Amino acid sequence: MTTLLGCIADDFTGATDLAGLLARSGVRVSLRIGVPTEPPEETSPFEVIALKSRTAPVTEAVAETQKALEWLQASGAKRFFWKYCSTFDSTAEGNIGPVAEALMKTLGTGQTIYCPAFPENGRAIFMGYLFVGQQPLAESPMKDHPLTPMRDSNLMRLLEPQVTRPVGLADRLTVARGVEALRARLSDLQAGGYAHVVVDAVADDDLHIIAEACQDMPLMTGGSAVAMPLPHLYKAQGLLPEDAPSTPKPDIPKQTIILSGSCSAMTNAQVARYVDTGAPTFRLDPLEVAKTGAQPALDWLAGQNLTQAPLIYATADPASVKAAQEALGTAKAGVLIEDTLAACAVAARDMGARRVIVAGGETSGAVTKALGVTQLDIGAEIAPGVPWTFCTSDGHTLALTLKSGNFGAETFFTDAQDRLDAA
Ligand SMILES: Nc1ncnc2c1ncn2[C@@H]1O[C@H](COP(=O)(O)OP(=O)(O)OP(=O)(O)O)[C@@H](O)[C@H]1O
Ligand SMILES: O=C(O)[C@@H](O)C(=O)CO
Repeated sequence: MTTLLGCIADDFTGATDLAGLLARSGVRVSLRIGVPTEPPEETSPFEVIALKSRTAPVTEAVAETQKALEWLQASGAKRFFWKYCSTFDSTAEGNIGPVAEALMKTLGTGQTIYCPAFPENGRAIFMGYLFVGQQPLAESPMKDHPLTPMRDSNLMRLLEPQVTRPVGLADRLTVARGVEALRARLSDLQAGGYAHVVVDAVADDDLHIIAEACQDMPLMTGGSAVAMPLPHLYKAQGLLPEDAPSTPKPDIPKQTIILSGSCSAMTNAQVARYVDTGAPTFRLDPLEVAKTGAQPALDWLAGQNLTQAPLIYATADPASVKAAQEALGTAKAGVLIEDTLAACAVAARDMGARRVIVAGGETSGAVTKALGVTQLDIGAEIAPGVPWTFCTSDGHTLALTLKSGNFGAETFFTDAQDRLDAA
């Protein structure tokens, strides 16, 4: 069917996060890995294109996003959503602002909103300040992010150097007064020349108000949560049939592989918890991998029973990561691990793994690429923002989940397995 909302995400785990929240409504959501090379044929009402543009040079990120926009326009979409991280991961150069401005220009629209709030995962915005749990963004672990350290919590100040036109705020007091009050505020700001408007939200009710007030904007931007009410709003407008079919769930054999390259605090806790279950696990040390390559991990994997869901992980505490980065260089350490986990994914699939659980955005990019995955259908949600997806790899149907570093409960790796069986 014609696409109603065309979404572009700046990383892979962010794309599955958005697709998962949209799919909560029961509508069919398709996720494409990169801009499809073929023109759209069979499309879903909600299409998400996953890019790997969060930390790419600005011109590259803008060019890729424009290509994605063209594909989504060709699939019939007239409204668009630009998805970035709920912790507003970006630098003074971009890419959140420059991409938004380029999309606005192409779409001929004079205003968009910025709302990375995701209350279920502890991201809230008040008076333009972003909080992660109870901490302001710049006091949260995001202050030490290796690529996009977030050293200011004020979203207007973060956005201003990234854009050419004025940045305004629609604060929580306005949002709490409802849809009409928010529309009036946006309209006043537009009359004053404010093209970019940060919108406060601390709870899901705020997101409903924001989505309703902004549903007809050609472009909305934000984290995944502000897009979540859109399918219901489109149904209410009669744009989407009440019974729009959701993705059928294929039967997937139990053979499982778990690959973790995320080093976030949450993934460290999740790996530790999984090691404690007694499941088979193999730790990758980048310094060893630099000497031996992927072979020891592949040899270990070859001896595993995949029904026991073995885990291969490079997840390590900040001091070990720093030591590896100092010895090898940050990029080289990252690529060595990503390549090794990607090789393990392919080997596991060839051994019969049909359930693949991946932790980390960059890691997910490397694994999906190696598996040759180009399209994902969205299934049941394991944790807020982390759905199971279904895809084809080398002629096999796989269940694949891509977990953002910070998402999921400590029991995520067992939760994921249980959820697929329960769905
Ligand atoms: N022990 C390690 N030492 C150095 N680098 C590592 C180590 N383990 C993993 N890495 C690299 O760290 C990076 C982790 O990034 P990734 O995006 O996968 O996780 P994340 O940042 O936690 O996830 P997200 O982007 O979803 O928040 C990858 O490039 C990975 O290869
Ligand atoms: O919004 C988030 O926090 C995630 O979807 C994400 O973008 C992780 O990289």
